[in-house]
Amino acid sequence: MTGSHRTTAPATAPATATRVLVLNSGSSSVKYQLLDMADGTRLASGLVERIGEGAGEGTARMVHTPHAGEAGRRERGGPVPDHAAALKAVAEELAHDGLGLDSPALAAIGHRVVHGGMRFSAPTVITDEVLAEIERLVPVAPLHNPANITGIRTARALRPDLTQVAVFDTAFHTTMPEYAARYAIDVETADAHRIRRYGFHGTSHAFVSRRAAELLGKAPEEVNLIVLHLGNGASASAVRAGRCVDTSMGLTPLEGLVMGTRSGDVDPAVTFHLRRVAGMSVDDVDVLLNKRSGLVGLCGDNDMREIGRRIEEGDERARLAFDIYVHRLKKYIGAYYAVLGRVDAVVFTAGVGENSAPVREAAVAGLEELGLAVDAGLNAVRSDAPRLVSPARARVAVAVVPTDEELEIAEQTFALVAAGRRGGGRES
Ligand SMILES: Nc1ncnc2c1ncn2[C@@H]1O[C@H](COP(=O)(O)OP(=O)(O)O)[C@@H](O)[C@H]1O
Ligand SMILES: CC(=O)OP(=O)(O)O
Ligand SMILES: [Mg+2]
Repeated sequence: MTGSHRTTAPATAPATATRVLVLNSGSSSVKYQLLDMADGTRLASGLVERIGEGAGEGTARMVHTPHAGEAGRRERGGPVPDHAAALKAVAEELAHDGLGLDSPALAAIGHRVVHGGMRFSAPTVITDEVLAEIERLVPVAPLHNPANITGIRTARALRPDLTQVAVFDTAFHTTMPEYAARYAIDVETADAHRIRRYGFHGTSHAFVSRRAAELLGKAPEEVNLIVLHLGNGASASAVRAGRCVDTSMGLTPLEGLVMGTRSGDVDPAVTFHLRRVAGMSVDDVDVLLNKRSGLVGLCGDNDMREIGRRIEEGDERARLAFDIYVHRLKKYIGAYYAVLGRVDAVVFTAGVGENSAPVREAAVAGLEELGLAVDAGLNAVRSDAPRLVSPARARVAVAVVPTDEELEIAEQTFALVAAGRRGGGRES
């Protein structure tokens, strides 16, 4: 948007360098992929999870998959106290296969950054000044931006000469009209503190929107979509002709849908009430709503697989948690149907959206009048491919489209590097 950040990368790697390492640092995990953008091959991928848990007791787990595939998969356990240690482990695993960070074939490192505030609406080369801005946004993404920053700092220390690019979760949502982005609170107060709805998971919403259009055999500009990203964090977006016009997350990734550990929408007065009546501090309420709510707060489990098992055993709390989750989802489908006026497809993605047939079925149950339904047989099929699960000739398609935030980040990162090589290294 505004600001003086570079919009293309300086040419720091040789023109033959075509590899991009993507780091997606979450609150307690790092997902990574090394891709060769010359032909789109994935050279390695992996995950370090439970970072910082039970430090010293070795509860963290790392799974690294070299390009040889599942057969070459390596796992290691042991303590991983923080994100810096996690990234060092990633660098070691890559080096083991001759794909170390010192490789001249590496063109750039792309980082998922969750909050980009008002300023960043496009992938951005990370300078000291850009990093300072990402740090300034920590209070509005306390679970996410600190991990992203550690990822950036560690990667920069390992390869100071290499272009590092930030790809923001908020970027795709910067097209929201003002009436969708602005809260109905005092304008001066809101503006002074940059309080507005930013939206998150945008990299996924953007990637999935394009893939869904492809699945429908149309250009992104020709379709209106409701995209439901249902992972640990979860968000819905209304996408008109390839552009986001509304999304369920707001100032922070707390608003909207019921999530694994986050409440999503609640009356903000819950906070005042807990403060006044239960004597809880603001930080206590923050922890309550972000970490002890959602599915885990309702039934003790945040994994939809476990909740499904418990429901089959007749567990009432698990059943109620599922029903609350689905009720909220259905309300957002209805709301975004109204926002868009005409909907071509409702698209499910991320861990729950891609894998939970019961959630998809329940979310559209009873919406036949809106042209929405799933075909039980198609919905039950397990597959990694984008697919339709609605009945043939349905007025509105229901689709499952696997997301790949890392691939999208790699593509956006490499596009910036390639533009820099073409001599476009302009400052905006
Ligand atoms: N086979 C499955 N059936 C139902 N839910 C699943 C399945 N696999 C994963 N999930 C759900 O997906 C969640 C993780 O989603 P994911 O998109 O990987 O999360 P994140 O990227 O936010 O960590 C799990 O917590 C679980 O609830
Ligand atoms: C923004 C957000 O909620 O991300 P995640 O789903 O990775 O927690
Ligand atoms: Mg995710």
